[in-house]
Amino acid sequence: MNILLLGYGKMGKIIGETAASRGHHIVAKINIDNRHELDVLDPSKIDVAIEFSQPDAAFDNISWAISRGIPVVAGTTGWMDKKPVIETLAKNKNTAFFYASNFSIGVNIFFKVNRFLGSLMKDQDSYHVSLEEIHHTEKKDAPSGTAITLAEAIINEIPRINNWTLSDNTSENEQSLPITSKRIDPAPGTHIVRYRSEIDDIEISHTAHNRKGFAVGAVLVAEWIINKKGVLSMDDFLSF
Ligand SMILES: NC(=O)C1=CN([C@@H]2O[C@H](COP(=O)(O)OP(=O)(O)OC[C@H]3O[C@@H](n4cnc5c(N)ncnc54)[C@H](O)[C@@H]3O)[C@@H](O)[C@H]2O)C=CC1
Ligand SMILES: O=C(O)C1=N[C@H](C(=O)O)C[C@H](O)C1
Repeated sequence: MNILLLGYGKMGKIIGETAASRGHHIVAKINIDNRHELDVLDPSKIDVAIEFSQPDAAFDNISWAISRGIPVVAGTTGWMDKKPVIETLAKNKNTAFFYASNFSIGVNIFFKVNRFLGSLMKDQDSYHVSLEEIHHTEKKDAPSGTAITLAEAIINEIPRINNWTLSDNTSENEQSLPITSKRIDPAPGTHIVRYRSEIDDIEISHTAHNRKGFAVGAVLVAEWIINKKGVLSMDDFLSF
């Protein structure tokens, strides 16, 4: 498979290594300083683009590929306000667009556990729910995309919670789910969901020890997406 890497930082590098170890060819490694190399690429020779750059670059990178009919696997977080435009473009161009806030299998299992726990806590009004995420200091966005996915599932399951807020104050508003973002090196990604009451606490957490899980997930999705069309997500890819 011929893969274009849009963004060649921490994630782009490990995705490139993972893809090469699975026999794929990297057509180009695009970063902020060599973006002009896109001008000389032949889109017909690219099977899939994998986009892990930064929030203010993701939209342009993904648009570039989708408008040329190249399927895109997107992992950059922090640009979700523009995602509907990309989804429409992918449908109009009859190509595939796949976004996940987190490609690791472990986190996707954690997402299911979070949803199930939320369903159990639906009527347990004495518990106050909060989220904490910890990442390295180079991270540009807060809260993390993974924390937002966790929060959206909790909001969906628990009627007394209406929205989430980025806040250190875990008890300010019963209707709002507070998300605390901590930046501590070298944390690759830790997420904690807490339910607290006067009587007891319930906590679930996921800790990434390195970035391999994200990279393997992204490459497996890139292999799977070939010949697929439309807007796809981890729910389409995973069998659990
Ligand atoms: N969905 C997931 O599973 C995961 C998502 N991420 C997300 O992926 C993104 C990248 O993460 P890292 O690699 O750790 O960041 P990084 O800061 O190490 O690398 C980002 C790279 O993007 C490049 N870049 C900036 N502007 C660009 C442009 N216009 N075109 C092309 N490249 C450009 C930079 O030169 C840099 O090398 C972040 O948004 C992060 O939150 C990170 C890990 C897992
Ligand atoms: O920036 C990161 O590093 C990560 N970003 C993703 C997110 O925002 O959830 C996924 C993972 O937690 C690592």
